[in-house]
Amino acid sequence: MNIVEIKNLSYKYDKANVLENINLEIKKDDFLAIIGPNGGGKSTLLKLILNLKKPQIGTITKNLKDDCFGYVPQNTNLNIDFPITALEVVLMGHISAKNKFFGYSKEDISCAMNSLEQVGMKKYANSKIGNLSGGQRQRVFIARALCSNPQVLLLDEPTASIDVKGQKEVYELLVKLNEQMTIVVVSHDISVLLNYAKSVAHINKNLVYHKLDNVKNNINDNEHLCEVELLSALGKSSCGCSHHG
Ligand SMILES: Nc1ncnc2c1ncn2[C@@H]1O[C@H](COP(=O)(O)OP(=O)(O)OP(=O)(O)O)[C@@H](O)[C@H]1O
Repeated sequence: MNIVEIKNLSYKYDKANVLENINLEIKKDDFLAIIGPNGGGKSTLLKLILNLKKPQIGTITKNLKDDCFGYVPQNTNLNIDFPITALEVVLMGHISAKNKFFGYSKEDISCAMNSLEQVGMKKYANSKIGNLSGGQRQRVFIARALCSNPQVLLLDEPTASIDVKGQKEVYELLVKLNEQMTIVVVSHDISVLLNYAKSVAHINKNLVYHKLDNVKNNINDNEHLCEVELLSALGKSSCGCSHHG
């Protein structure tokens, strides 16, 4: 089943298209990595999928309601010096309409604790968010997105500025969550993604989609690939992006 079907989508902020004639089907249970150079249009595509922006040309058809999509944004805009606990951060994603003006219900709290448990952070529920490592903090933000029981989880650069160990933990968590939900992740960590994603969409104004099974078979586990090498392994020789070494 296709969860999202994007047809002939183009989008511009000013004069030039940042996305041009995009076609993409996101299948249920996929773990899709969206990669590409800075300014290539990755975040814009995510926002279009999430209805935060409207397509100007083309269509996006979703076969699930909007509240089935969970979102972990790139910049959480949370001041980590603010004395708020992990549990409180998760609860911020979980204000039930009924109790909006009267704090959180017991159900909200127990649901938030379940989300923290899902990401392996239950024992840190009462820790101040500023005292957690980058990877732990990101797992708390993922827990916040899990509060609404999403069937699809979209994450924008979830491992930016996290150390290697923390990145691995976040990706391993996403693989676990992928047993229950579809994962769409925007990332620059190409070689890391190869170990976790099932498919990849490379965006640089245009989009090229690849399933990763064939590629993985041709690459050693320890081989480090930059973007150009990966795209070459995927069978796409010219990509117009720079080699970062
Ligand atoms: N609100 C906006 N107004 C005008 N231009 C914008 C706006 N948001 C993004 N852009 C431009 O659109 C292009 C695509 O931006 P987008 O953030 O989607 O790229 P990206 O691939 O996510 O980049 P990065 O990897 O740096 O996060 C960029 O040239 C960016 O400067």
